[in-house]
Amino acid sequence: MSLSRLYLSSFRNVSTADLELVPGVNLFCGANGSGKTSLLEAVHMLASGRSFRSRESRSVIQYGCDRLTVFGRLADGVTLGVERGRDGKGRIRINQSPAASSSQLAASLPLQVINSESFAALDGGPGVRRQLLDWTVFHVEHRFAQHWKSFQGALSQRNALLRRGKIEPEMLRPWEQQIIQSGELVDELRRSVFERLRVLFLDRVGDLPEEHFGGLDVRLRSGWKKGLSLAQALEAGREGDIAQGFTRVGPHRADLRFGVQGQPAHLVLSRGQQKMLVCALRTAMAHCLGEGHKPVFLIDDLPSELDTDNQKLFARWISQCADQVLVSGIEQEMTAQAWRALPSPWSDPKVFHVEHGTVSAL
Ligand SMILES: Nc1ncnc2c1ncn2[C@@H]1O[C@H](COP(=O)(O)OP(=O)(O)OP(=O)(O)O)[C@@H](O)[C@H]1O
Repeated sequence: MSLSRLYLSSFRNVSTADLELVPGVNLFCGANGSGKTSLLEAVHMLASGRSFRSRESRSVIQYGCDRLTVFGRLADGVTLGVERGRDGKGRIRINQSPAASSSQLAASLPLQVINSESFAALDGGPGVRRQLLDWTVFHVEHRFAQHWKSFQGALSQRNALLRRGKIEPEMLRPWEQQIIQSGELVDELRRSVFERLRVLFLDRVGDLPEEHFGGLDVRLRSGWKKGLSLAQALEAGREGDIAQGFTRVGPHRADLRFGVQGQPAHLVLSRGQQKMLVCALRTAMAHCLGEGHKPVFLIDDLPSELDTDNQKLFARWISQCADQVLVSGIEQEMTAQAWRALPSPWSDPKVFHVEHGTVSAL
């Protein structure tokens, strides 16, 4: 999967840009505040309907403008379009027809992002890691979205009843049936994808120095006590749930745990080592999608935190699991050097210079 054209207007400091992108590496270079990250952010909006920096699309719309537009054409000819207005209204189009939901964008343009927020995969809450796993499951197992939606629907009904307090357990039962049925399926799909993801992830970790990463492992926690079925866990927790007013067990509490020598990875690894671990995870996730569905990578400021060898290793991992990467960096040569030793087309980046929101291909 790759983007051949990216058009944006009124997107932060970029008034308009119309770019021909290449498979392989697209480098966006320029000074602080020139608009490099905004270009990556626009691609993210194209693939998800939202920004990776702000929940509020109003802050992304250029000052003094009413709406932003992002349009993209994929290499296979599919077109995607997103519009967001200051009035909160928006439009999503795929092949010029209105799309029902932003998940259709995600299915058309799978995306992986590496930026300063990426450390949250290790030091953030479980929700961040669940999202990463679910991104993979969503793209690999097409039944997942439907089971997850059904689970979430039943969960929010059960929680609404629990919040009311003073309820009879009988009132919860119909929603519990649905929670159990779809929740077990969600867990099953997550487990099967996780097994493959773990192998691919540890494969990459094997490229990292044994002395620091030798004892590393990742485990999936289902969100309820090991050895119990979801039905048994719900039963055991019902009284406590009624007292607390929410459902405390289930796949909505699942987590991935990264450990090194029995310690949480983020408490023992350096910043650069943590970043490489996240890169290993994200390239392993990309690998799970397989040929024909490879994601596009967005890397905001590749050189930050990584030494030259690690930048090269990450570039190699990407070349093995993606068709295209959009990379930002302040200095052109520093950002380009990681790709030079790779085979074509990776060795020959297309460079764009970004200055005060104006983008020009060099
Ligand atoms: N809604 C907006 N309208 C106009 N300009 C905006 C808006 N939001 C942010 N900006 C400006 O747009 C620019 C966005 O810069 P961006 O974050 O893309 O820079 P960058 O090139 O990635 O910089 P850095 O190297 O510092 O990360 C900044 O100069 C910012 O002040």
